[in-house]
Amino acid sequence: MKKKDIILEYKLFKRYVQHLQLKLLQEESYQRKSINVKVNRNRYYQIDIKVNINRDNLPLITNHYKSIPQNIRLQNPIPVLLERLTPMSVELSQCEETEELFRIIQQAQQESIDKSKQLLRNELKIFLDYFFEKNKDLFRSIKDVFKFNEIGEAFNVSVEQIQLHFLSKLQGQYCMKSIVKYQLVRFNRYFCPICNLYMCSWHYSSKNQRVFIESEPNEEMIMNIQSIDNFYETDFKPNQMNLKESIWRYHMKNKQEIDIRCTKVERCGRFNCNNKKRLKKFQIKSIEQLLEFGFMNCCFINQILQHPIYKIYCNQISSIIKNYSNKQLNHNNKSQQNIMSPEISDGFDSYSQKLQKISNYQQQYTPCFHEGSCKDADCSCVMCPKYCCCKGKCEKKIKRCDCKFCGYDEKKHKFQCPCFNSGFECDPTICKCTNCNNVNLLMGISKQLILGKSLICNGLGLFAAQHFKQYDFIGEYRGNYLLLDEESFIIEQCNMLTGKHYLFEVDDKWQIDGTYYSNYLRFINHATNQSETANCQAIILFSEGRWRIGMLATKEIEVGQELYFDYGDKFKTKWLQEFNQISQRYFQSK
Ligand SMILES: C[S@@+](CC[C@H](N)C(=O)[O-])C[C@H]1O[C@@H](n2cnc3c(N)ncnc32)[C@H](O)[C@@H]1O
Repeated sequence: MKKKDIILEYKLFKRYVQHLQLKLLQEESYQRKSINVKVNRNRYYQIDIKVNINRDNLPLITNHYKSIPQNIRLQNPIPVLLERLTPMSVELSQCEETEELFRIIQQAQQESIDKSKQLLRNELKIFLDYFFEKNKDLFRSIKDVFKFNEIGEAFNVSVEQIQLHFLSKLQGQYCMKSIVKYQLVRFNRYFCPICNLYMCSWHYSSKNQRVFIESEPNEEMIMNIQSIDNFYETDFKPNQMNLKESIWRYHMKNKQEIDIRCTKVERCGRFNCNNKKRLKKFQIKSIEQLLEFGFMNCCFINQILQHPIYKIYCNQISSIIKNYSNKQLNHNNKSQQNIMSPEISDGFDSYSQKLQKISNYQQQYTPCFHEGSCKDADCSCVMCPKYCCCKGKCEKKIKRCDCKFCGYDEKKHKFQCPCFNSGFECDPTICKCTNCNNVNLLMGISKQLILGKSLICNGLGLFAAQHFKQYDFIGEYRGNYLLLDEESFIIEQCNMLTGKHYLFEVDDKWQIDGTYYSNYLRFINHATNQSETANCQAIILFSEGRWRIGMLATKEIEVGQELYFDYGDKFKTKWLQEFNQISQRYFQSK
């Protein structure tokens, strides 16, 4: 028999097999069927065709060749999927090869590839499974996975379809990465990206809060995952203080809602579903993290962990809540009791009073969280620090440094670090600098200082207890953040009584008040820069989500020398002259 005939016969046989496969698929209940095909013409062919269900509940056909023509062998050891891609992909062996034969084979291959592509359009998922399985080592990062325009073009499917499919298929770290990012987007809708506080109006204006708490996720979000590069990553754990506050706010805010929606954890009006599917490990871990927070409401947890592919239902969450160790539950219940009934536990303000108070405060910096890119949304940020949740490539995103040394370059007489020069402390989570001297506020660095009687005025003053080099960082001027409003006016009035003022203006809107909560640096007295007595300088740097004040030595300072910095024109005119007169009068009258 000629080789040409063998190939043609095999081609016929394949067509027959395909016909049978199609028949099987068309049957309504194709689940786990198998047929045995025997063809005996010039040669004897035997094949078992089995239909199984794959992970996505799709029919997966496997052909088990019991007799493969002697001189025809399949190119790939994974026959099933290769077959689907190139059913006629055959190789000749032990045969005489002629040009004509090659032409026929190539033609047959091309035809079968075209046919396969046609088939694959309908069975994209199976192909993608195979493709992913084969190439998964190549997918180093989630971004690489999304470079599948070529597949899209070849198979006439949208890239989104492929993305969605891969997202459901991604395993291990790739999968976790995308899921964690997705959850963080949701998490940031409810919790402040700076302080992790539920409904934080200190960092997020109440307008933002309402918008983002009410809006539900849409399919678009999942498609945008790869573009959300820069938002703040947190391990979901707030500090203890914020945790208590969060739970309290959450329960106060959602009291009514909880009553309506989830009176018992196992019953839920909104996500009522009897899905018995087991959750994935990372889902369970995320639920447990939220339980640790103290959020026992399955609807709430559900809202945070919702995912278009990794579906999660209240009944699944509730079963985990039930299994959550009794010890944990008791602990959380106890803390919730305290938080839930502030009226009984102490003299807390009522919720509305408290919220009112909070909404009177504004942070100097509010992370942006708007729809669309910063450019499109006309975002008000001058620059977007890492806490901003900008989508896509943000032109305003703060660029971080990769200096070899961040600090004062004594040879060039200037600060080299671009972060410092643009008013930012380096952020070790983003900057790539090696020897960083621009993280003093973050590290809480403070030189050794002594409080003593001032040499310049009647009150106290601050003295060096160690030798300072020029441009050494002395410490942070700490205090409460105040808006230049009524409250700072009242503090000013109080200060007038003593004649001592501890308000430090950060900008035309904000002050840091060292009257009540502060450190030794509030005792540094004033001296003008012109008088050359001043040996320190205040610098305002953005660090950890807010503008903070640091103090630098502008000269070498010996042990025992008093520290002075220039309070600025306002102090000289308004504070020193006018206010000191008033205070003097006040004390004289006593
Ligand atoms: C931030 S406090 C400094 C510590 C203050 N000396 C104390 O005993 O608490 C600022 C106040 O110190 C006083 N003060 C600071 N520098 C002064 C100066 N050069 N001359 C007079 N009084 C000064 C003023 O009363 C001012 O309101």
